[in-house]
Amino acid sequence: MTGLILALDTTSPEQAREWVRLAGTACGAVKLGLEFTLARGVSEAVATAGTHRLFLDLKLHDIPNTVRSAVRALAPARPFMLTVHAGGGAAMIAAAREAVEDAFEADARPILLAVTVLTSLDAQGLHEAGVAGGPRQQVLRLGRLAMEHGAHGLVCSPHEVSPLRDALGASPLLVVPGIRPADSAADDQKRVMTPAEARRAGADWIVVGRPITRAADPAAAAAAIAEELA
Ligand SMILES: O=C(O)c1cc(=O)[nH]c(=O)n1[C@@H]1O[C@H](COP(=O)(O)O)[C@@H](O)[C@H]1O
Repeated sequence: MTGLILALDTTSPEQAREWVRLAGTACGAVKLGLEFTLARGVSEAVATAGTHRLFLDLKLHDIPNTVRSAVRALAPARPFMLTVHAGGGAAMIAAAREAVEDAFEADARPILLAVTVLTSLDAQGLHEAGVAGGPRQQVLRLGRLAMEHGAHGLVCSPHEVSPLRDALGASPLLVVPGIRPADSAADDQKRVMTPAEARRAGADWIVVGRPITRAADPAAAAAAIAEELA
């Protein structure tokens, strides 16, 4: 069963609430990220998610001590999911996990996700950033590192779901953005697949923003994606 996470990429609580009202019933969680929390703060993110589970996507990436403290600071928000960048390294990921274990109540611990290689990067983008080998090789390298050092799951593109399953088995929770329904126009996302393809590959969750929030009818767009996942 693959769930749908709705990405609420806006600075406006009113806009975010409207998207949740229109499309929320099709979604198992909503995601608020840097754009929203820098403009409005974490408390407003919690309020905006309302009764939906909150994926707080802050993609933390800093020295271990700073990330540990940042994760601790999020305890009052009780998010359902949290992100750190796997590229921050073993000690940083372990520090984030320690903070999840020691700062959150046992029944409120978030799922700690490590972002592997952003879905907006292709082989050329990685090469320009000094990474040898393509996205698949890098995702496998970072995915293994993150899972060995305390992540509960990984964020990856749909193209790496099967290779990750082959390498790491069923246990990592795989959360997959870079989702574009078949008739979508090209944009900043590079490593994409349709919702049905991501489901078939073995994604636990897909993350979808603009194909729903920018659709003429967000409710219908969300329902169509949920149907594809069913
Ligand atoms: O961590 C993420 O959620 C994330 C990782 C990644 O590699 N790619 C990616 O697109 N995302 C997020 O997933 C969402 C995708 O939104 P759309 O491209 O509008 O569907 C955005 O909120 C991104 O911040």
